[in-house]
Amino acid sequence: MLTINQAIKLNGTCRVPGDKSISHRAVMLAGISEGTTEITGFLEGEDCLSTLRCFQQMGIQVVHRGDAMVITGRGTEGLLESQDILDAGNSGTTIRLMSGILSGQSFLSVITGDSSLRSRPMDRISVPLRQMGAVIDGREGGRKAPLVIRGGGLKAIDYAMPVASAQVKSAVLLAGLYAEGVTSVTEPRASRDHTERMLQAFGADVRSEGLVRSIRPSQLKGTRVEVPGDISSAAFLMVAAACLPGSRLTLEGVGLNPTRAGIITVLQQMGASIEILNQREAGGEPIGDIIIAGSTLKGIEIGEELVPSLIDEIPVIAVAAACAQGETRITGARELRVKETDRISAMAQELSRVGVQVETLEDGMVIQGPQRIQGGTVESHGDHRIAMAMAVAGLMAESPVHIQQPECMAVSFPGFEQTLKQLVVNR
Ligand SMILES: O=C(O)C1=C[C@@H](OP(=O)(O)O)[C@@H](O)[C@H](O)C1
Ligand SMILES: C=C(OP(=O)(O)O)C(=O)O
Repeated sequence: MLTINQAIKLNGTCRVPGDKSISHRAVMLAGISEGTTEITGFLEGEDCLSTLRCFQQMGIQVVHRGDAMVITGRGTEGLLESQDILDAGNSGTTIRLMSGILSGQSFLSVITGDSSLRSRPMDRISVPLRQMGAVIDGREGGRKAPLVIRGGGLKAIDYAMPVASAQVKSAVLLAGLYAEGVTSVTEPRASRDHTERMLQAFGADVRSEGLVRSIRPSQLKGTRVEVPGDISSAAFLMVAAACLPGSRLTLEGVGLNPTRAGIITVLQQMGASIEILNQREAGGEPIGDIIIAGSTLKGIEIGEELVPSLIDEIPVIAVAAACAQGETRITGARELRVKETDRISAMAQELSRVGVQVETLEDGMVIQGPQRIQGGTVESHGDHRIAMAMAVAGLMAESPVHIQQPECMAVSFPGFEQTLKQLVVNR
């Protein structure tokens, strides 16, 4: 159980852990490239460690040299058949992106995960990967993990994605590395583009035009990857600082990729004061320092155009909405229902336990603010984003908020509790 007490404000400077999406991709591309890749800033969170273990099971060598993790790749064709089931743990990114790579391998793979992951939809990747020629089976005819994949002999497809999902786009592009011809994917809206940027850095022939991404079979060459701070982790601290007048927080070296940075736009529209300093590029990704000060926020509308750029931040945005003056309406976010938990109903349920009323919509939620946040005991549902969003609610609550099953925070933000302790000024 984690207890969070009311805070007066957040003050100080810190670095959030490495970006989860980029850390996964760095291990995967390093594993299938020629030569060595040096990764700095790798997120040692549970999800990325699942990816690392899966690749080690397929013969990838990993050593630590100073601050860096050095991976010796086996080339696109060199992975070894795993002797046992691959375990993606709690990580959708691991199972979906790896399925793309495994579809290119002529050996058999079985990949599964924890009970949350086994309940999430996998047909979104098994459908296009089968069209490319992979043989995929699994529970409910391949709609749920465990998945059984026998890959090899792929051919290119042009795939129009039914949902804006970077995981689906990435799975198809990674399989495209192994497919005869030019594989292309078209998204309904732009999702995060870390895969495209990193494939390019590893030397792949990948192109973007509007919402279409295409790739040809390519050999990858190991490189250096500097992983920026994760803006999705920064978001918890940003919301806490934005809601507590008198706060002043500096977050150094955070990834600012426009396909991920919707939280900055939203907090600015809500009236938060945000400054970005030291903007630069690291490993093909824009990064910078975020300085955020507390103020009185106001409610806003968040629609489907912005949602892909802040999908994982919506639980904590709901907390900001409860503190803001007026109505916040979030729509076009049906995808929240198929994350680690159904994040629309989980947030409504847990916020109601601390006295905050949320109207749920099929594809979002409506929150009238400001509402008093009372203390109480809440459940994480085993979902890291719910646990940390409720911790932020605790900072604004009149009496302590106790969070049950807080260990899941280590999925994306190891050290979250210590980071809060370092920044929070209590009464
Ligand atoms: O590609 C990625 O690294 C991710 C994509 C998003 O999922 P979807 O692709 O399902 O939208 C996001 O929610 C997840 O946390 C990470
Ligand atoms: C949805 C998330 O991750 P994944 O899909 O990789 O489990 C997340 O980190 O919020």
